[in-house]
Amino acid sequence: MSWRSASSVGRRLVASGSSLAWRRSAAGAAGSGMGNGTSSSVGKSASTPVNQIQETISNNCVVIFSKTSCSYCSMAKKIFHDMNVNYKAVELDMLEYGNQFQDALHKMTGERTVPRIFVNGTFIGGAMDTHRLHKEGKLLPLVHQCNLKKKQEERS
Ligand SMILES: N[C@@H](CCC(=O)N[C@@H](CS)C(=O)NCC(=O)O)C(=O)O
Ligand code: FES
Repeated sequence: MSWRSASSVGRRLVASGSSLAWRRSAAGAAGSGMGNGTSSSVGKSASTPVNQIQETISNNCVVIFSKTSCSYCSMAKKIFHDMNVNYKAVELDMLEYGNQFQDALHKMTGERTVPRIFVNGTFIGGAMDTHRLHKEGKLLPLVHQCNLKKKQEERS
């Protein structure tokens, strides 16, 4: 595969206005060099993993459930990075309850693998699916649709 390593990937961060019980970790972000560093769950949220995932995907146009060590995840991030699209990366290997989140993702998407990628609140697949959508020219329209929706919401 021609995709490069994560070092150049996803330096732009999405807004951190999420109400998740996940703390942003500066060390995580710097260490991984991959988009948002999300670290341990503080475990204070009464919300279930499924609910927290749902909240995250409705608050962010692009969410990549990822692991810092995973090259497939880096590939997926690079697609969005190269399109100049902000994404939120949730690094499951940095979360105390990452396994539970992976179980929840399994329930929601039918697979437990990473990456699990959501655009505009909808599951679009893993790295290969995302790559395919991009090649077919279908990925950016999905993102634009979401950005437009967000802008309209802000105005109302
Ligand atoms: N075809 C899938 C491959 C996904 C996959 O095999 N992911 C591996 C890591 S590369 C995985 O999640 N393994 C189990 C785990 O890490 O929990 C895609 O394009 O995303
Ligand atoms: S590429 Fe090996 S863990 Fe994803």
